[in-house]
Amino acid sequence: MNVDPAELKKFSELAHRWWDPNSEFKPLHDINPIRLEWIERHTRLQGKRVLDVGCGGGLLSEGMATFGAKVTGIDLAEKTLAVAKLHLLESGQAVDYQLISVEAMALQVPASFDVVTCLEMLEHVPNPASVIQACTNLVKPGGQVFFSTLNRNPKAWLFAVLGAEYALKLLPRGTHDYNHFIKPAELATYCRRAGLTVTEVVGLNYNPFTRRCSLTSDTQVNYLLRAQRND
Ligand SMILES: C[S@@+](CC[C@H](N)C(=O)[O-])C[C@H]1O[C@@H](n2cnc3c(N)ncnc32)[C@H](O)[C@@H]1O
Repeated sequence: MNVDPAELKKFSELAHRWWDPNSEFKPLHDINPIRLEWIERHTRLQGKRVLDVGCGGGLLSEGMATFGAKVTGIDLAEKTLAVAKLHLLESGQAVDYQLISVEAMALQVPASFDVVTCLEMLEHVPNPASVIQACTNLVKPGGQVFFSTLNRNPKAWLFAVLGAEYALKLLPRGTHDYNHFIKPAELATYCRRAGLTVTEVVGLNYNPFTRRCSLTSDTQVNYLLRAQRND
């Protein structure tokens, strides 16, 4: 299976802290509104069938549900999914959470979603191209797929590894493996090979001191990519 057990263990051990906005998941809480708005702007989520791949504790899944989407969230970290399900009791939102790999789901229910999101997940799997292919197979022809990940260059290493994990201690050490970071051109190539047309690549600027973030043309550290499945 396309999974790194050490990665799942890492996320499972921290699962109980997922919804604490001042925990190791603070950066995800801080960037969630802007990425959610970006997805909403390009899809109009109301009534759409959406799959959130590597959904974790459900920050994005629940956010999309508040916009009226019918969301399915999948992840392979069991404890994380348990936290996601538990949080629904508190929020009153409805999300269908499932413990299944994206590749297995693509075999079961191909071409069934209007929108597929896969944010901050590709850099945690051994074979990102396989995830991208499965996401493509799961979205309907003409539907949109959204990815986000970390670029691979010295600046990204400085900010995402040295800065975030060692200097600021925003994230636990070992959260990110630099070798798994993906250059935008590589991600675009994976997308094209899978049968997607890339429609936008945009940078995400995050200031951990002010906790502010914005979309930017600078894709050197965090970036988002939007693509449409070819008919
Ligand atoms: C950094 S978190 C991102 C969570 C969520 N997508 C977000 O952006 O708020 C990465 C997530 O990917 C999940 N993950 C890692 N490898 C996976 C795999 N092979 N299949 C499904 N999920 C995986 C982890 O369990 C974790 O929940």
